[in-house]
Amino acid sequence: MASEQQISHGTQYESSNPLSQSPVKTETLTNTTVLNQDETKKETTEFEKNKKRYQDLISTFPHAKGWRPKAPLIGYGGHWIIQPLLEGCLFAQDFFQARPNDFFVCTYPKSGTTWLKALTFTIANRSCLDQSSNPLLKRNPHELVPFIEIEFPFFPQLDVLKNKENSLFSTHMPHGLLPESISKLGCKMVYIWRDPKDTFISMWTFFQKQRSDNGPLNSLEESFDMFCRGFSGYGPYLDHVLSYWKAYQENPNQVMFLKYEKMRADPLPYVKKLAEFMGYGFTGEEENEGVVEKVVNLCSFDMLKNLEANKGEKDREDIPWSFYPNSAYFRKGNVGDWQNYLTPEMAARIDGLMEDKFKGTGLLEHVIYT
Ligand SMILES: Nc1ncnc2c1ncn2[C@@H]1O[C@H](COP(=O)(O)OS(=O)(=O)O)[C@@H](OP(=O)(O)O)[C@H]1O
Repeated sequence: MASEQQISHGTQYESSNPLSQSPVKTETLTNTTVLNQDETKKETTEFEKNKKRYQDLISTFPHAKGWRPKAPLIGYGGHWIIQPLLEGCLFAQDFFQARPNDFFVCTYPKSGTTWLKALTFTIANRSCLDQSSNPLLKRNPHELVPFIEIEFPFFPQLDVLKNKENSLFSTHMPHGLLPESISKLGCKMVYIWRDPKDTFISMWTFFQKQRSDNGPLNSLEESFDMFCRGFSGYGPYLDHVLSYWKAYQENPNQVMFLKYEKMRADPLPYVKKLAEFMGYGFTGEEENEGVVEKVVNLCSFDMLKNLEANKGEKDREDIPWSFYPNSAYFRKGNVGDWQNYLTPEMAARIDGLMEDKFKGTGLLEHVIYT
């Protein structure tokens, strides 16, 4: 059942499927519906204790130069992750307890996370599709589908994760680092990947908008070289993609695997398939009434980018202090924007790496949903 707070904000949910009860972040959620003040204090202390434990552990892991001088990349489980997010990953591995009906949006950063969050949330909550109270019209999609690897300064996010009514989550963790309960319980997940050239450009330009105390961002050339050598947040990127591709091949009923460029060219069949996969298939009647098109349009880049909630310097409301304005999550949404930044030699380098890495995996010929 939706909490009173959600109802008081005019949000309606379908009640037949647990995913439809994803929480809507409200001003009051930071006060938490889940914990009273004493409990919150206890949790915060526990949280701080773990933070120290993780920091001690992380100091023993390999460190490499990052994209900013004061943000080294730290090696863990075959991937490179920056300190606050790695602390969040360790925390999630220790404490995140999935339930069988939980659904996960899994991505490498800058490859379609925001779009998939909007789509999964809208599919699961489409009873309020046409209403002005629709949460997607008021909130950044990141506020509606919480990351499980919360960053330690952002304690209020913990409340969102603890909200028993929520079953929609997201993560940037590679498949091999996911909290054990997710695979053990056979939770479903959707993964999207994107041309590494556009992913890189999207990431580098995103970091340019970051409010950071970690020193100046590396040049495009140096960052690109590092990205190609696997040194990027949650990198190597190609290994990240492969981790979910393998999981998909081993268990296609558990993992849905999408490609940004294909969805961008023709989102409709993918959105239909995604809804079916989530257990929210569109009925014939809904299809006749154009509901699929409505979902696609509501979650489209142009629609989301132009919403007041996602414009200008406005910050996300689910975290007390944000590194990015909401508008940073909606840059161009184009396929092939890399051509405005990378030389043909740079493009050939990363294309070659991708072909070598993915050769024989079937990934490059990956299924089209029609
Ligand atoms: N609705 C929708 N449809 C299509 N594309 C979209 C949408 N929303 C965001 N974007 C584009 O996705 C890029 C950001 O990637 P992520 O959402 O994965 O970023 S993040 O990891 O959540 O920070 C980033 O791509 P670039 O424009 O190339 O930088 C966004 O513009």
